[in-house]
Amino acid sequence: MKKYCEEEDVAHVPYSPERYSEETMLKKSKDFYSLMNQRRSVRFISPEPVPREVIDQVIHTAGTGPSGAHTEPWTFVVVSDPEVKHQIRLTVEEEEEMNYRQRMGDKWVQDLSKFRTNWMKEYLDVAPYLILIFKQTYGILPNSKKKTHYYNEISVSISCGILLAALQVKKKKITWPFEK
Ligand SMILES: NC(=O)C1=CN([C@@H]2O[C@H](COP(=O)(O)OP(=O)(O)OC[C@H]3O[C@@H](n4cnc5c(N)ncnc54)[C@H](OP(=O)(O)O)[C@@H]3O)[C@@H](O)[C@H]2O)C=CC1
Ligand SMILES: N[C@@H](Cc1ccc(O)c(Cl)c1)C(=O)O
Repeated sequence: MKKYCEEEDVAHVPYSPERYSEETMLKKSKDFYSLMNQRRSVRFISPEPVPREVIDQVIHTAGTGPSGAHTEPWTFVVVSDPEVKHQIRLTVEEEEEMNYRQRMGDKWVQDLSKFRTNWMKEYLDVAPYLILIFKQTYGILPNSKKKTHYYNEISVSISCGILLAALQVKKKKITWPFEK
């Protein structure tokens, strides 16, 4: 019986990570902390254009994340069309209004009151790009059978964290929060 192995003809590439002195490690870790400590969750987004290549590159970086059995169970979709962005905003706002009014409950809404968040997401029209992230709960093998994506939720979450880190290269805020 034929077994399906997507990478059976891939050549072995020896792993040879770069090594640093203790001094360099300390400097690099401080510099990285300093970069990451500048991250903020904001809801005012600049309409200033961002090169599409930068968006593609940060998504490549997100795709370096570890995943269950290296299944890479994520799909990143970049949206720039104003009409599509607006349709996404309307859909998200409809869901979020239901979240705030019915699903979240009084305590959660009360806990969020100091952040002054609500279901209105005008920044989804303003941001030059929206990055939609989809979790693939399973894949499809060439024989049409289902391929198990182990730990798909945590794999995608880790990838989102790496995406947020990669977005720190920007001059201005690109976009966070993600909308659920
Ligand atoms: N849409 C959604 O479903 C969700 C949205 N969110 C959004 O994400 C927000 C939380 O994200 P988070 O990134 O933790 O929040 P913040 O952007 O507030 O915090 C990020 C970092 O910035 C620091 N910081 C924040 N404000 C200041 C300030 N005035 N001076 C100095 N440092 C500051 C914090 O420091 P320190 O750690 O010292 O406080 C933290 O390290 C929520 O409020 C919500 O808006 C989160 C989850 C889900
Ligand atoms: N998703 C909603 C509600 C929300 C907002 C902020 C939060 O930190 C949390 Cl935990 C939830 C929204 O984005 O408005």
